[in-house]
Amino acid sequence: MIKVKNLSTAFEEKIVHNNISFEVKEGEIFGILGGSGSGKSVLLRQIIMLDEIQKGKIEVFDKDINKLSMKEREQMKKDWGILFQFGALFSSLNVIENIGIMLKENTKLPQELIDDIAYTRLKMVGLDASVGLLYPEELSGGMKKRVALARALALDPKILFLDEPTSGLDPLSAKAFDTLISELRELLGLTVVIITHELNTIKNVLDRFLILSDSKLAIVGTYEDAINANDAVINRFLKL
Ligand SMILES: Nc1ncnc2c1ncn2[C@@H]1O[C@H](COP(=O)(O)OP(=O)(O)OP(=O)(O)O)[C@@H](O)[C@H]1O
Repeated sequence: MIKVKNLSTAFEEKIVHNNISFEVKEGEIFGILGGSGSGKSVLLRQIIMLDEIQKGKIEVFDKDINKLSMKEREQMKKDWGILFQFGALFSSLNVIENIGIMLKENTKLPQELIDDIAYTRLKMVGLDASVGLLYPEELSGGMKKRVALARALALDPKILFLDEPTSGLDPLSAKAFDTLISELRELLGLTVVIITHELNTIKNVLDRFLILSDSKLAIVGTYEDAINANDAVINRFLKL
C-alpha cells in the first residue's frame, strides 16, 4: 500500500532520516514509533504529501507520489483520512456539520445525503445519533477524538493516518479508542498508519511497526520481532 524507498531527509546540519526503507501492507495497522524529534511527523507528512521528499521515493497505491499530476494528487488525497494530534473540530459547527464538511468540500452530494452519511459515520465511531447536534465544547475529550475520526472516515478512505490519536485521553478512553480502531479496520478493510508512543497501543493494536532512532530504523516488524531482537535501543524504547 505504501512503499518508502531509500528516504533521506535533513534540515541544515541535522539528518532526520538516513536512507530508510519500509513497506506498509494492505489491511495492516502499522505504527511509526520513535523518540521526540526522531522524524516521525516529517515522515508522515512526506507520505501524505505535506512535506517534500528530499531524497528517495515514496509510492502509495503503487504510484510514485512525486510524479503525480495535480489531478492525481487531489484524487489520491480523497483515498485517505487523516486524524492529526491537534485535529481540532470547528467550534462553530455542530458534530454532524463537522463530519459532513469533508463531503461538502469534496463532493456534490445534496445536503440531505451528506447528513445521512455523517450520521452513519457517527454510529460507526460508537456515538449515539443524539450527539449529532451538540457542539464541540459540549463533548468530552474521548468524544471529540471519535468525532474527528468520523470526519476522517467521511470520504470512505482506504488508508487512515493517525497522529498520536490517544494522547491526552485517560487510560480507559484510550483503550476504548484503540479497540475502535481495530474494529474499524476489520469492518472497513482499512489500512491504518499510526504515530504513537503508547505502549498499550503498540502491544495490542499494531500489527507491525518501525522505530526511528538516530535517523535509522531500529526495527521494522511485529512486537514479537522486537522482543526477539534483543536490542538495547528497542528494549529501552519498549520498556522491555
Ligand atoms: N521544516 C523544518 N525545518 C527545519 N527542521 C525541521 C522541519 N521539520 C522538522 N524539523 C526537525 O526535524 C526533526 C524531526 O521532527 P519531527 O517533528 O518529525 O519529530 P517527531 O519524531 O515527530 O517528534 P515529536 O514526537 O516530538 O513530535 C526535529 O529536529 C525538527 O525540529
